[in-house]
Amino acid sequence: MVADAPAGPYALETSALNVAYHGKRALCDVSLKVRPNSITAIVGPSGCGKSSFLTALNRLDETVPGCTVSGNVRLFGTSLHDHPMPLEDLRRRVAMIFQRPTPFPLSIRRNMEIPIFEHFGPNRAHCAQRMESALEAVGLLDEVKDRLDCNATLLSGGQQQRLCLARALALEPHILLLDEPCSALDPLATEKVETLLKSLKQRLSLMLVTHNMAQAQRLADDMALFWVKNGCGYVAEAGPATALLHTPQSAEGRDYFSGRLG
Ligand SMILES: Nc1ncnc2c1ncn2[C@@H]1O[C@H](COP(=O)(O)OP(=O)(O)OP(=O)(O)O)[C@@H](O)[C@H]1O
Repeated sequence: MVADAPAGPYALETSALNVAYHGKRALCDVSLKVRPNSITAIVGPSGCGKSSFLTALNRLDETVPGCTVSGNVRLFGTSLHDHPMPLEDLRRRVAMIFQRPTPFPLSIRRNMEIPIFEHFGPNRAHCAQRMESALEAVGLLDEVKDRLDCNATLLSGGQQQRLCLARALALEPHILLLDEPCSALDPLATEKVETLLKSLKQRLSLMLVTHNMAQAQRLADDMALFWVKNGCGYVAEAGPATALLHTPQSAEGRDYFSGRLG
């Protein structure tokens, strides 16, 4: 856990979270708890609201036309409803990584410098140190140290995704939201990212949306199975990953994990 993460029983907790698009509910009453220093896999069939859930957690929904969110989110015990924090502060603490890598079409160095300067001020020595340690953490430093001024879009897909992870990590997030982060990567790049995600548990909590059950099994400590009924997504079952995978208690879990539905 990072130094300025306040102590609390859960890294993140949602209560009765609802998401609607143009007044039509897409996600209903999601109450979930995420343990510190854990990986929680969010799984479920297409359209059950997994991405909508993640975007509600760092208020990315505010950029989506017609999207409304209600309910509460607690970050290390502090209610974001009762104690709203500036958006940029929230996004630093609750960072998000997408399916397709999203480097800025600028140099590798600028990709790292822009957010670091923005959050910590324009101190070049501090920035260089922070950039180096984040690139090192994602195993990219040796691969890019001689071409920091090359355009980031020239990196391979896997390297771009690790650069995006380094860019987020440089700001010391407490929670990392990952929306199918490996689905655009080949198996070798996927293995590198998975190894990295496992190692990141020492410093933060991760929430990973994945359709890949083998990946969920490899990475997840906890799991939440989302489902959809009458157009509204909900949590069918949540708990330790091994319990859900091997002895699901819900009808949805039995159908999904046996491969019969979803
Ligand atoms: N911007 C939007 N406008 C209107 N409806 C939306 C929007 N985004 C998502 N939805 C609807 O909300 C529901 C949940 O979508 P969401 O993308 O969160 O599901 P998902 O579980 O992440 O799906 P997938 O696994 O296919 O990515 C779907 O019915 C979807 O059509």
